[in-house]
Formats: sequence, structure tokens, C-alpha cells
Amino acid sequence: MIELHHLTKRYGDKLAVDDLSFRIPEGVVTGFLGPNGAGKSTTMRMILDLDHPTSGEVTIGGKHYAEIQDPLRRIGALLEAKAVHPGRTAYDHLLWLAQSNRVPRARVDEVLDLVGLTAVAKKRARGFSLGMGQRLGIASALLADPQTLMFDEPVNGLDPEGILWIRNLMKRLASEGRTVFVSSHLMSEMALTADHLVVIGRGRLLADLPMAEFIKRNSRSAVRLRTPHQEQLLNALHGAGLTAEAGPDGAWEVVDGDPVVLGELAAAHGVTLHELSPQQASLEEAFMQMTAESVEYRTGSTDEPAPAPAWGAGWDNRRTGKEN
Ligand SMILES: Nc1ncnc2c1ncn2[C@@H]1O[C@H](COP(=O)(O)OP(=O)(O)OP(=O)(O)O)[C@@H](O)[C@H]1O
Repeated sequence: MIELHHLTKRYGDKLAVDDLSFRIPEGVVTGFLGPNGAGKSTTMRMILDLDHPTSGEVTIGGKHYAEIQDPLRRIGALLEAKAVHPGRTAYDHLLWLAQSNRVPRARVDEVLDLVGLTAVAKKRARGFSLGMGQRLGIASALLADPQTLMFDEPVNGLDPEGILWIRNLMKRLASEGRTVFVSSHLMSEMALTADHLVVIGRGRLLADLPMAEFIKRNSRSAVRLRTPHQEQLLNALHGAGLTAEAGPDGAWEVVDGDPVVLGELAAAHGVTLHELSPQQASLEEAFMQMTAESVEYRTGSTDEPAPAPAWGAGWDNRRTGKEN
């Protein structure tokens, strides 16, 4: 269990981490999500005591990192995949780590096998691809068989096979009862990996909830209806036991509606429709909406506000009928 209490980090004028408090429990994969510059890496560095909080604190199993004896046995981390001496072989890198942390030599072969690097164990790290570098970083994190694991953007730059491998590894580690904390800026990836979700933007906590809850709230489908005959449409819907929500631009949205049924209903009541369109908000859109205010860097092409999903933070405010 990792616990953050009002964790704050300031670099000069820049508030990189702003009063973060949350817990990362055992036995589940906790996804740590935020756009670039949100403060994810800074938070992870503070957990490992590589950076000192301006205020607040963070503990691992109730202790500060600096108080932990044999920290590699308690927490393993992949922060910077290329943090390996380029002239060292994968085997020598792991052996050096094992010997300096009183880990038996036999464990080096075990973790090389676990991450699929046995065949290239005697190759120097400078010739490693990004994926091999990530696997070596993960082998280092797993070397002392720690109870807590932390991975900063582990799927960055990996091919689909590598992504699937990391995803399954995280799940397996969590199922063994470990604490698994993994950062990403991709909601779609986290939706497939994490059981719990912590979202930050500009250093602040935006959400801390089970992934299933996030998906339930943000992946509903709806049908958008637009008509010059609003009153007749609402009456027809009401008569059919359906509720509509006022959508953007004067359109109406029927959550979980069937476009065929709604089209027939409108026709039967002589309601002219100018639009009848099924909508499906993606989780990525919901995440972008949640963090839209806190995106630090934008390219020209994404300079527009993040696309609004059919429903987002203000979804409940637009509700007009009773929940169906
Ligand atoms: N050593 C530092 N000195 C000054 N500012 C820093 C330092 N480290 C990070 N920052 C700033 O703190 C903010 C948070 O950065 P951080 O790297 O933690 O974000 P992140 O969520 O990990 O982003 P990314 O996904 O781009 O890695 C950014 O604005 C960054 O520029």
C-alpha cells in the first residue's frame, strides 16, 4: 500500500504536484493517468525519494522510502527505461544490481526468463531496442521480488505484442497480491489494464475511482435528435415512456435509445427530424474532457478545446427527465 498525504512539489514558480492525497492498494492494478506535464513522474520520483516534497508526505507500507531497509526488496520501479549503462550486458546489469542488494545470482536468470530476454542476455544494452530496454527495466524492478511495483509509461513505444505482454504481466503481479502502480497518458490502454484509476491534471487530483465505475459513467450510448417541433417530440417520447436530455445546440439525447424505434415514433407523431444520430462517447474522449482544462502543452492541431463527449462532467446538469 502506498499512501500520499497532501503531497506537494514546487519547482520555483511551477506547482508540479498540488496537494495530492490518495491510496494505492494491494492486489489491484492502479492506473495513474494524466496529460503530459500533469505531474505523474514527479509524483513517482517522490514516492522513491528521488525528489523531496515541498510539503506533505508519501509512505510505502507505512514507511518513508528512506526508512526502508533493502528498498529494492520492498519496491521495484521502472522510471527511465534507458537508465542502463550502454556498455553493460543485460546479464551484467542485473548481476550488478543483484550483488549490490544481496539478491541470489540465480534470480538473474529467473527474471531474464520472466521478461523474455534470456536469448540476448549477453548483448550490450546499447544495441537494445526500446522494447528490449523496457523489458530490462522491468527485470530490474522485479529482481528482488518486491511487494510493490511502479511503472512509469511502460508501454511507450512498444509494439502490440509488447503492450499485451506488459498488460498481462501487470495483471498477474496484482493477482499475486502486490501493489501495482502504473502511469500512462492513454485512457484506452488503462481501461484494458487497470482495476482502479487515479487521474491528475496540472498536479491536482481530478478523479480516484474504480475503473468499472469510470467506464459505467462514461461509455453510455445515446441517440441525438434534432427537430423544429420540440414540444411534439418531447410529448411523443413521454408517451412512449422515454426521457430525453437537452444536448448541445438545442438537440435532445435519448440515452440507450434505439434509432429505429425513435425514427418510427417521430414519424408516427408527424415530427420532422433534422437529425437522428447514434452517439457513442469513447473513454478517451471522457478523459480528454476531464483533463481539458489542465493540458499544459498543445500542438497546433489540438489547439481547439478537447472534443466534448455527448456527456461529460456536466452530464447530470443537462438531465431533464427522470433517469431511465
Ligand atoms: N526538475 C524540474 N525542474 C523544473 N520543473 C520540472 C522539473 N521536473 C518536472 N517539472 C515540471 O513539472 C511539471 C510536471 O512534470 P512531470 O514530468 O512530473 O509530468 P508528467 O505527468 O510525468 O508528464 P509526462 O507525461 O510528459 O512525462 C511539468 O510542468 C514539468 O515541466
